[in-house]
Amino acid sequence: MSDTPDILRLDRVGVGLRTPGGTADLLRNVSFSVARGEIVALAGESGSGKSTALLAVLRLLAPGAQVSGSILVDGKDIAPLRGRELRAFRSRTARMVFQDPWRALHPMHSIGRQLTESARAADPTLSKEAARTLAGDMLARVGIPDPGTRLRSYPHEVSGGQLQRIVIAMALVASPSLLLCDEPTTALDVTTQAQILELLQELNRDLGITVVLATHDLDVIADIADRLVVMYAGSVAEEGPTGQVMARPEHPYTRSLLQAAPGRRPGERLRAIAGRPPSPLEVIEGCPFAARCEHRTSICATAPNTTVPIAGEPGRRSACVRVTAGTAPPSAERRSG
Ligand SMILES: Nc1ncnc2c1ncn2[C@@H]1O[C@H](COP(=O)(O)OP(=O)(O)OP(=O)(O)O)[C@@H](O)[C@H]1O
Repeated sequence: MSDTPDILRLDRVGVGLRTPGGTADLLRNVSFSVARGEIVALAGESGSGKSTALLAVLRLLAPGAQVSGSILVDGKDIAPLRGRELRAFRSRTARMVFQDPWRALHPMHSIGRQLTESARAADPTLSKEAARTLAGDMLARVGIPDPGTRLRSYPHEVSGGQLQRIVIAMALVASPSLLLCDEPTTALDVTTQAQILELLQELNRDLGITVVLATHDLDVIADIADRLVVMYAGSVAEEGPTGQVMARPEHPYTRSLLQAAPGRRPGERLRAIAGRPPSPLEVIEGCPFAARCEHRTSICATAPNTTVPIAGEPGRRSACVRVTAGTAPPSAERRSG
């Protein structure tokens, strides 16, 4: 993918929020990039910073959030965007699909109106008729039967799975370069979850749309994500091609996460990770996972909290200083440890 320009690049991004208890570090030194046309999954436990990373890309963080580092979308720094430019960026370039489709749609407005408005916000030169035609086409594209009738429906008349398809169509009418999905299937039943993931994969393949997907469920993304970015305590623990990371995790946290995932490794006993992740209010020195890591050594206390390439593993990076310093045994041996 090195010849494909990155559509998204986060470089040492920090997000701090002043709270009554002190400054909460929601993201700490987060760097990763997404190439055009990829499906990249952000995976990690609840509270690891996945949603914050997506919200930071759309500049939708809570008021007062302090963002450091840089976020480039299509090579452009999004920090200076204001007013009309920011609205255009959010309506055209990068669109978000949230967990709960009911909250994404206005209950009192017809589906047709909401899709048409979304299309015209992205392209104000579109006539109402053209926008409605586009809306119908997109409903058909995301697998909604009888789109003409659906355009006249209201959200409460539609099932959760259909509604999430409609929310995806609402993003697609804008022809965005980047689709950010925050746990898009968590609120849905298992069969519908699989269908929505299949749809995202189809849209990626057929329309070339880049998808960044946040999930705490590794089973969800195993089959569809090209690359995996594993997050822990607001930081990136490791990243790489999904199959490789899942088969040969190079960070002890990823290994624990995989061992804790039900059904991922048949026959392997389910092991909860001992301890709790640090709170965003904690000042972290060295590796954020060290306190829970059964392999920690003295170097972990001063490890820089950043991923570096893993020697001999193209496209893979790890923040584990034992891996990157070459003092850890190969991953196959560590897996049995
Ligand atoms: N507005 C806020 N004020 C204070 N803390 C916040 C705020 N938003 C998020 N946090 C904290 O920031 C951390 C990261 O949250 P975030 O929602 O990004 O994680 P996540 O990995 O997406 O988790 P989940 O899957 O539960 O959404 C959590 O500890 C959360 O409690």
